[in-house]
Amino acid sequence: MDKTQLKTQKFIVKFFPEVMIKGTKAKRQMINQIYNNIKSLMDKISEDITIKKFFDKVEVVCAIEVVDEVRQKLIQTPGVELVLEAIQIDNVSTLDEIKVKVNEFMGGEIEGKTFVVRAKRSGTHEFKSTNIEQTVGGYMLANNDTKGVKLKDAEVTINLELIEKQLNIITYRHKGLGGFPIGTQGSILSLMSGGFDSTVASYLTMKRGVKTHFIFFNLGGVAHEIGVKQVAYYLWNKFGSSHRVSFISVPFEDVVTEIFRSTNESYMGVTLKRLMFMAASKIADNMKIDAIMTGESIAQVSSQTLRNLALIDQVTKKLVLRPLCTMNKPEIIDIAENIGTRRFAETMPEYCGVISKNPVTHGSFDKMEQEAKKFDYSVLDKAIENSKETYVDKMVDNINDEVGQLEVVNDIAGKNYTIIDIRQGQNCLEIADVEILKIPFYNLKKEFKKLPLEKEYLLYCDKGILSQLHGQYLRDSENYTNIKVYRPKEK
Ligand SMILES: Nc1ncnc2c1ncn2[C@@H]1O[C@H](COP(=O)(O)OP(=O)(O)OP(=O)(O)O)[C@@H](O)[C@H]1O
Repeated sequence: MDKTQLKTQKFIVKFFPEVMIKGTKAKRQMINQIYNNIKSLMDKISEDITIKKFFDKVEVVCAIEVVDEVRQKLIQTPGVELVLEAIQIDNVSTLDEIKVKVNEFMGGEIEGKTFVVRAKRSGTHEFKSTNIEQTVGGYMLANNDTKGVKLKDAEVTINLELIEKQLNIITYRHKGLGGFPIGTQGSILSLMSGGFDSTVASYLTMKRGVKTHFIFFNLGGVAHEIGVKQVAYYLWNKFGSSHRVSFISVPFEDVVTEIFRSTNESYMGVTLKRLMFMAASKIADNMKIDAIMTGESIAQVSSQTLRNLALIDQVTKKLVLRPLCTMNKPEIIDIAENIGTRRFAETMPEYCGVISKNPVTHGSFDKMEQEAKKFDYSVLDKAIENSKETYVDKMVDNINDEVGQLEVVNDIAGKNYTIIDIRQGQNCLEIADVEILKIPFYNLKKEFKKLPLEKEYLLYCDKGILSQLHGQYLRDSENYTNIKVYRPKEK
């Protein structure tokens, strides 16, 4: 048998080193949490996936059909350092059995190549790890047409783990996300404007094990809200979907109007942030959350000087985290690129600019106090009262209530639709006799304009959620009426 004939795949999940150096109690709690998180994520993929917990790893075994999805989820789970793919062989006790089994599965991999065997062993055996390496190496060399054994820089490394009588042949190693499991570090409320900074900041707290809820202040524009919801959903789905989190939307148009009425122009930007902080703190209180977070970074814009950040922090007793405070923009953009949020950020509509004309860079505490007195806080109270909380996993249903859902088409037989596959970086969907265009979501706004208006378009993505959001965005910002969502019935 070779490995292409296997019907199941085993993954060995190793924990982040900082988890492993904790005291016994904290370590046990974290490992339980990683296990629970993985279980909840795997259950969503298939109920037939088995998960076993050990003191230093979790093992996951899944059917080959879902292997790509499982691998991807494990790599993106906070707290996971390494994901190994392994072939498990039970009841091997002699070197002869090991060498034959390893050769059976891995012989094909070393044809025409240099190779080396590396082994680790735990349990009671009559031989050492080096005996495994030498015996297996010698046997494979004699039985395959290779370029020989090379101890350093071999083209193929065959990694073996023998645990008592269980042999694992490690076929792939993937670097995990690291960090701590979500659920071990409490919750935070992330002020989310959808640009590079707040999305990267949110990713960093998720990765550090903090349950990250989102709050968005709508300064005017359905398109901005939909854009922020898209990226919040993307982040949650990718890195945090083991836990349910909220998205809170606060209507801030009237607050902005009141700022224009009451506040000196140079203090408008700082005032807006202070009002966002006041609202976020109050909402965090209701949610029993101790900390709020922004994507601010020292000196990036005028409201982000140390003095102005200090003026902003005056209005809250909450712990304020600014994970990006000392990062440079290129570093932030690199992270956004790696986690896939760059394209969202680049297409996010900007609204904040409207109130940052001639901003003060070193505001005065006294002057700020005077300015703050002129504001009518009943407007802020009203905005908080009218805020809407939605679970991120239920968000699409809720956007639908507010702005009207695009029709979802399950069956295209006999219809003349053009499908647009909006997924990024995947092969284009293929259906016989149907016109299918590949336009990644970040190019959609630009490219959709160029398409013939008389046709009917169906947007397609993995779960029907991003296509619903993007379709609504096009409809509401550009007034298109010829867009629906394609969601084929699951087989
Ligand atoms: N409309 C908003 N809703 C929620 N939070 C906001 C909003 N506008 C700004 N913030 C928060 O304030 C921070 C600083 O905002 P600012 O507009 O000064 O910078 P930015 O570079 O546009 O931020 P980003 O890249 O995150 O969009 C943001 O990172 C975000 O945390």
